[in-house]
Amino acid sequence: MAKIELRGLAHAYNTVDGTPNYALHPLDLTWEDGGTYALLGPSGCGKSTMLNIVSGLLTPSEGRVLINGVDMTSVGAVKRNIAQVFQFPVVYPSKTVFENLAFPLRCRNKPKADIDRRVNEVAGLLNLDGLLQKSARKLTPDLKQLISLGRGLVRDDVAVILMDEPLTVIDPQLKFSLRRKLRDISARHGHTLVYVTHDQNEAMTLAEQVVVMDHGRVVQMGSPQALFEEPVHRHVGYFIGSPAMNFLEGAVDRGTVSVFGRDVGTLRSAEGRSLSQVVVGIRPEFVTLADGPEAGTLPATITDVQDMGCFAIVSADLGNSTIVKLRTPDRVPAIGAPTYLVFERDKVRFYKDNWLVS
Ligand SMILES: Nc1ncnc2c1ncn2[C@@H]1O[C@H](COP(=O)(O)OP(=O)(O)OP(=O)(O)O)[C@@H](O)[C@H]1O
Repeated sequence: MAKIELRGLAHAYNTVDGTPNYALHPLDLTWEDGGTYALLGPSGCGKSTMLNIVSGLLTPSEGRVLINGVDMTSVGAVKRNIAQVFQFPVVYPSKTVFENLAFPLRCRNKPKADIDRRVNEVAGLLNLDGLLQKSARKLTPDLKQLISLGRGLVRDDVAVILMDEPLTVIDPQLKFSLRRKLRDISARHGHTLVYVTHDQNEAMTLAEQVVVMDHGRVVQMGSPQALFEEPVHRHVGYFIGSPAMNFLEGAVDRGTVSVFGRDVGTLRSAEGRSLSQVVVGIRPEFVTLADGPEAGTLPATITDVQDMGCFAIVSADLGNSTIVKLRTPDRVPAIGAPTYLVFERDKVRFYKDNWLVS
């Protein structure tokens, strides 16, 4: 297994007036040996470009890829000792399921006993054990994709396993259990796993560290908890969490932050600072409803209630159509009713030019 380092890495497929038109802006990242990482971001943000550079399918226009400290930037895909699983199934239709799974091991002349052991192990993990002698041609697309996954997992001597949205064609029920299995398998075998997805749930349940990307830039790499509690950029607050983080205009006077003239929090650093305009960020989970106009509450009007069964997502208008969303397990007043909002003070975050100030 391997540690992957991306140093000054960038890629432009073309130039505009002689300037690189970056699909991936210059970045530095380290993926530790045995870690599970998700690359998360909307379509076109550069996830596949980064993955294909790591696998060697694409040569970066700038920077270096180090695998276990060795510069592999100009080494081709075959020699990088990497397994890659793509979005859609890649199987050999004329071979059986067993032969498909065995293929990466046969190519490396592994002993028959090792091949039998590993194929049976991986087939068991992916519930393919009853199908090993079936022809791959006859299987449904999601079973074919399980074979692709199995081929990615069958070698235990790969440096890293790269997966590019591999569960897209898989049935939602099975998807749920497969995420867990992928995590368990990679943990058990100590694989370094890098997983591309645009689905925050997939990223958060599968990876120890999530790399959040936007417009070709890495905006934050962190644990699911860190991304939830300390989004360093507004994009992370918006992209992680459901509903997304609330962002409101505010002002800072000597370290105290106000929204609509009400004190809602204190800057954790740079005490005493005054900023005429900041953006206040608060997760819906950290907003509650109060009965009356106590200190630190914000008057609002309820504009929408979505009953989710064991909790409700409530929208409340602070005035001028400034909507705050909150999640609450409690009974909610009717739409149109006046209410008061309380922000959990130590969960309030402040942003300037989209980046976290405190
Ligand atoms: N071969 C190419 N030539 C020119 N531009 C490309 C090429 N491949 C990708 N791009 C552009 O580079 C940017 C990043 O694309 P990339 O496929 O890496 O994003 P992504 O996050 O993986 O998107 P998706 O989730 O849709 O696959 C996009 O603007 C895309 O149009």
